[in-house]
Amino acid sequence: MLERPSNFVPSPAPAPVTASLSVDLTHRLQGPQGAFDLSVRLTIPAGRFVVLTGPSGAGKTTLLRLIAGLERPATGRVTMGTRIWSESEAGIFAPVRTRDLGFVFQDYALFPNMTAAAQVGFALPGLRGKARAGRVAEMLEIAGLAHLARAYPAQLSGGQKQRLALVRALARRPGLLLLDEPLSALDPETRAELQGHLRRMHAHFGATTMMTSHDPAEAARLADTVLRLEAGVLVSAPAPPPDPAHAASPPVP
Ligand SMILES: Nc1ncnc2c1ncn2[C@@H]1O[C@H](COP(=O)(O)OP(=O)(O)OP(=O)(O)O)[C@@H](O)[C@H]1O
Repeated sequence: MLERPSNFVPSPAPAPVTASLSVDLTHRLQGPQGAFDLSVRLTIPAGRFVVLTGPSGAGKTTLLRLIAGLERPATGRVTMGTRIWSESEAGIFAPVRTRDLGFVFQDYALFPNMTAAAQVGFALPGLRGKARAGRVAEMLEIAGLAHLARAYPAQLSGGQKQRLALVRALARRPGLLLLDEPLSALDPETRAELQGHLRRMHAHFGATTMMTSHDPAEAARLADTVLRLEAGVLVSAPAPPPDPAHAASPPVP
C-alpha cells in the first residue's frame, strides 16, 4: 500500500491552546570544567514555536527536563497558564503525568514490543473503547502511518519512528510540546521532510512548543523565536524574529 503523504491533515483542527509557559528557575549543573548554574527566565506566549540553540553542555536538555518535571529545579517556578507546575520555595512539584505536556526525544523512546497503534493508545489512558480507537486512528492518519498501525518500531524507518513519537506526544492534545533534538538522528533528506511535518503539526495542533537543536538553519526554518543558551544562561538570539510582537519575551541575562 502507498504511504499517505505526511502533510495529510484532517479537519477540523483541535481547539486552539491558550496557555503560555513561564519559567524562572536556577539549577546547579556539573560540567566537565566544574559546576555552573543554569539560570533561566523566559515566557513563551501561547502557541509559539521556540527553538533553543547553544553549544553542547550548555544545559538545553536539562532545561527541558526541569520544565517537564523529570527533574526538580533547585529554585524558582515553572507555570503553564494559571497552573503552577513547580515552585521550589513553596514545595510545589506537580508529577510529570499531571502536566499538560508531551515530549519527544532524539532516541524516539518507543516501546519495542508495542505496535504503532498501541504506542499511541498508551498515551491516552483517559480514553476508552471507540473514543480511544478513533483518536488512535486519527493520529496515525495524521502521521501518514495508518497502514502501519500493526507494525513494531523495528519495522519502521527513522522518519516513521519519529512521526510516530510526535503524534504519540500530541495524542492527548497537550498545551505544551517539548522536543529535544528530535531530528538529529535522521539523514538530511528525512530531516528536511520531518521539519515540514513538524511545522504542519504545529499549525494544526497549536501547542506551545519548545525544541532544542544544534542546527541554525533548522532553528531558523522552524522557529517563531530562536533563543541561545550558553553555559546555563540565555544570551541574545542569533537571528531575531522579524516581528517582535510575534516572539517569546526576551531572555533576562
Ligand atoms: N541532573 C543534573 N545535575 C547536575 N548536572 C547535570 C545534570 N544533568 C546534566 N548535567 C550536566 O549539565 C551539563 C549540561 O547538560 P545538558 O545535557 O543539559 O546540555 P545540552 O546543552 O543539552 O548538551 P547537548 O547539546 O550536548 O545535548 C552537562 O555538563 C551535564 O553533565
